[in-house]
Amino acid sequence: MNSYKLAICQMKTSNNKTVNIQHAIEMIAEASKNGADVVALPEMFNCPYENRFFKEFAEEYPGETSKALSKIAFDCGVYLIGGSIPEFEDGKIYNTSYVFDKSGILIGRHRKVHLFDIDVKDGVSFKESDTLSRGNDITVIDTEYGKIGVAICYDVRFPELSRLMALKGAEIVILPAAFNMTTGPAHWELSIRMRALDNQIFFAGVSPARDENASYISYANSMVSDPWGRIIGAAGKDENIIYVDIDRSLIGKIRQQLPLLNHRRTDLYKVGIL
Ligand SMILES: O=C(O)CCC(=O)C(=O)O
Repeated sequence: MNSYKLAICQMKTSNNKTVNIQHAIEMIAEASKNGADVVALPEMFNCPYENRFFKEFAEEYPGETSKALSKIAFDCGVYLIGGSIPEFEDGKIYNTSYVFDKSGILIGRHRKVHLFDIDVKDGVSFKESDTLSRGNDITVIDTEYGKIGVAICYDVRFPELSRLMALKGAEIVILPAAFNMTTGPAHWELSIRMRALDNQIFFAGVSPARDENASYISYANSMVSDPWGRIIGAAGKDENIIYVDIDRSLIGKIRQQLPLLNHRRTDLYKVGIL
């Protein structure tokens, strides 16, 4: 398939896990009705983004949330990048994204590899490592629409990770995320467009809708960049679904004209394991 329709669900989250799951299911069903082939949810879509909730909302695989995601992927016949949820395993909690194919089979699982431990003067402070453990895998998943890389939020800030996904063949990176009102306006769009541009891939950031009453306010502004660094879909701050047509042939065309990956000086420097 040379092109496909990607739906980005910029959903509102609440303090009620069951309500959040049901709401995600409704948005996925709506996206599918509108022709989406691949649907993506935001980071921690079943849980408020706060350390004290991660433990309470965490679940093992398979659990309430992952079962519901698998079923709706099957019912709608879509690939589903299931945002992320707090996942419990062997006494640890991870920030985990499950990916299901059109039959509802789990085909990938990304555990956030860079934990968000920051303290910005007069701005945002957060320490995920108070509750979460980090994953150790680079996640690139085979689909009928080509390889899809998955990373989570703060992972976008580490260019080596996106580069490694691109070198492993990812044509798009989907990033469930929840930037905030300090770093969002400063760095969100810039990061998405740069990771797209420096790897000449599509890059999609998927955020929760903004809730001014939440203790951690999401910047929202889900958006998708094409491999030229152009924004081809943007959601603003409120709850909505945006749709973008991903024309995979654009990657080859741009890389032919501007062969950045071929021009790397791998005799001078190397990135990671490739
Ligand atoms: O990198 C940032 O500024 C935001 C990261 C974040 O909110 C997260 O990793 O959950």
